[in-house]
Amino acid sequence: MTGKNVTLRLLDKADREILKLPRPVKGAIYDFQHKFKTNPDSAGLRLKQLQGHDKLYSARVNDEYRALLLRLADDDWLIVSVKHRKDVYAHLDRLTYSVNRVTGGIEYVDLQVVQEEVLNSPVSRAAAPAEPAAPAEPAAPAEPVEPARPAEPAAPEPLFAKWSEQQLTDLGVAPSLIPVVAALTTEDQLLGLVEYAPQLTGEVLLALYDGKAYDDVLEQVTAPVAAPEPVDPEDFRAAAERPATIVTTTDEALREALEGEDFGRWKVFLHPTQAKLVTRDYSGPARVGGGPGTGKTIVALHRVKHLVERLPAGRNKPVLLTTYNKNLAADLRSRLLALGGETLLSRVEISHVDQLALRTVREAEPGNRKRIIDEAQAVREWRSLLDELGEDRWDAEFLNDEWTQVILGQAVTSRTEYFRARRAGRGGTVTRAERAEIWQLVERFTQRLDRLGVQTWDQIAERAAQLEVARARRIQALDRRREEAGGLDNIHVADGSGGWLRYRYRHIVVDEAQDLRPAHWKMLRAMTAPDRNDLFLVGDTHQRIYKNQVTLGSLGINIRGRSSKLSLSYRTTRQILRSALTLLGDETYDDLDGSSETLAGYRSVLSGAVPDLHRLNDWEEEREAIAALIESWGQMPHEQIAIAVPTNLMVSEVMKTLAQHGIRALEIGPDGPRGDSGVHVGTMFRFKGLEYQRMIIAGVTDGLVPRASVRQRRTTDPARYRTEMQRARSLLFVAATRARDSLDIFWHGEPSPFLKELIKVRPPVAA
Ligand SMILES: Nc1ncnc2c1ncn2[C@@H]1O[C@H](COP(=O)(O)OP(=O)(O)OP(=O)(O)O)[C@@H](O)[C@H]1O
Repeated sequence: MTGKNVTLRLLDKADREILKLPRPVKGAIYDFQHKFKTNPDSAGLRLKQLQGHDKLYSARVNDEYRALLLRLADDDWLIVSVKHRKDVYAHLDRLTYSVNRVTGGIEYVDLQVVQEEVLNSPVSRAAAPAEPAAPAEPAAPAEPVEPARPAEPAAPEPLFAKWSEQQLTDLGVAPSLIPVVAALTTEDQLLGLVEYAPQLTGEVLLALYDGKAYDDVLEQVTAPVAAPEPVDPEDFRAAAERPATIVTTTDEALREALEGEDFGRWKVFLHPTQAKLVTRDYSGPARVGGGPGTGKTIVALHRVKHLVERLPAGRNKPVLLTTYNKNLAADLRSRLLALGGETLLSRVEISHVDQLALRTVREAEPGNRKRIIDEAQAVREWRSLLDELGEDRWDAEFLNDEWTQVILGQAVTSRTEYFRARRAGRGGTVTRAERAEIWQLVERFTQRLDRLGVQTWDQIAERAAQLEVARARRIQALDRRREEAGGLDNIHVADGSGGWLRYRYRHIVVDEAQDLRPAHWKMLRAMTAPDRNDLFLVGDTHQRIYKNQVTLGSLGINIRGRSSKLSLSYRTTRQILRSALTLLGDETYDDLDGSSETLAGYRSVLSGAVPDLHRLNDWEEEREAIAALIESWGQMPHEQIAIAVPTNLMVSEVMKTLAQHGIRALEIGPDGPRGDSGVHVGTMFRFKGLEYQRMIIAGVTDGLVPRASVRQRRTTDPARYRTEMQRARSLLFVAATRARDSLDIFWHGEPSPFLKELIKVRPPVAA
């Protein structure tokens, strides 16, 4: 019998349980869900209500396994667990499900499993926090225990005794777990519980355990996932639709979830805060911030999918997905393919911003075949010019920055405009007479580039922005004429008004937004009509490693009121995250729009070892120690290991040492890793957007991180010193937050000043 319109969803966490089952059982589950959707009442499925539960049912997967399902409505079912037959009926009274009153999401808890796996777990560590010396110290939740008589050690103090049942419930802890929470006395037990508990319960407990104040947890962890409307705890159907019920429904997703090992959970199970951002209808440009690994790229990809699903049918590509460089664009393409296949890709243009700019310029100026030079080459040209002129009052890098950031950055086209131009963020005052001199030098410089037949990426971006802005103006003028003429038909296309002219894209999604140049923003703004859901930007200013600080509002991109933040890291452990945060020091960071932004609430529910610090005597010893460390890791796939160093020369030297030890290595070039297998080695700049199981950062020595030239500016150019120090910190922060499971930091001689706080709490392991 077919034709029934049955919805079958899978609750997250049930999928984790399923992943652990033997392969044939997974196959059986796939067949089961297919049969179930065709007809839940077919005899073979033996669907029956469980005793004592009005919504919980069991159905037969195979001889041994049973699926437990919640009936949300007549033909709407949710798989909450797949268990061995004998484990289902023995403890019926221990299966609990409810609608969380805070989030409005459905939560399922098997108290029997929790009891066995959590409270009876071996207690290997005492109730004390794992890292007694760490900076964001896990607050001992309870008052210090009275010293007990030596013969009779005091019973371990419960971890959460400090908070009342009501307080925990208000934070969103699942009520059925409150007695279990009250009994937790060790970190191992807590981590065990987090594994089985509903998402919010786990996040709340870890945040409290890590020493966060109650009100901060309420504001940073609970409030972002609280249901906006009053929750009816009996309405499971409504609950299933809320983002707090993390489920999948589609056949394809279910199949992938069952296929196992390589299954990307990110494709299917979004965190409620992520899901909200993906599906929201924005009245204009929107921005998503958040620390490393919080899934900003994942949100950008899902957003693209969401936007494409709402497009009218067609063959064109009205959605642009763009990012900082070629390597990252290639990565976005492969992840988008994984998320939505060729059908999705066929509606999306994926290009990095410089490529877009170059295409725009070449389209308008087909004869322009100038060679493109990078920033380092441009600075060298400045130096040659200054040498030739015998000019020693100006510094080549300063002039290049002034040219790119003030003159090109603000599209300054005349000396008079330059006299009036704002130099925000540039530091130091430049007098009118000095501006006159700079202007003259800039003119000579651009003539020199013209003569050499070269152009810089900054020039291309600026030219592209001008062209696109002019194009947008023509479109707007045309729109006005259409309106005045009472419709398109009344316009004569042949009159040169360009009746064909359209905005290039309907929606633009930008990843790594913190590093785009002002000209890029002007170009992107002009490529899409100011409309609902026009621009969606994700990025983290703590990870800005280039000079391009912008105020989006001044570039015509108004994100006010449409800015949000993700704060749960899916990549790295709590231990690595905490250490990485110390690298940022007390710097302040912007929100891309002239105000400041912090990483408050940034957290992880993953746990692992604390990072190791290694102090060596010289660079050669450092390289040998790295090789030895990698050898000690045995047979793990080497592509999961990366080494980040400060300079290109150090990349080659590390590769050489690894080769001497018979360890294959490959360099990460501007277009990504060059080759297939081996340990990835690159300068810190190359690691933007990537992630590795084991991350090594080497050469974190004073004079290298930051470079000595930066520190020299302390007195000569304090404003520039500050911005360069901040970028150098961010670079180290980016490198450290690429790590999933382990982080090892090496240096020789004096450590980088950025390591100061970290060394205080974590003394180096080798000398
Ligand atoms: N909902 C999710 N479920 C499972 N995994 C997720 C989820 N969201 C993100 N991840 C995983 O977390 C990791 C980091 O995600 P992503 O690269 O999107 O973070 P990001 O915020 O863009 O990081 P960065 O700022 O460092 O570039 C990836 O491995 C991704 O697959």
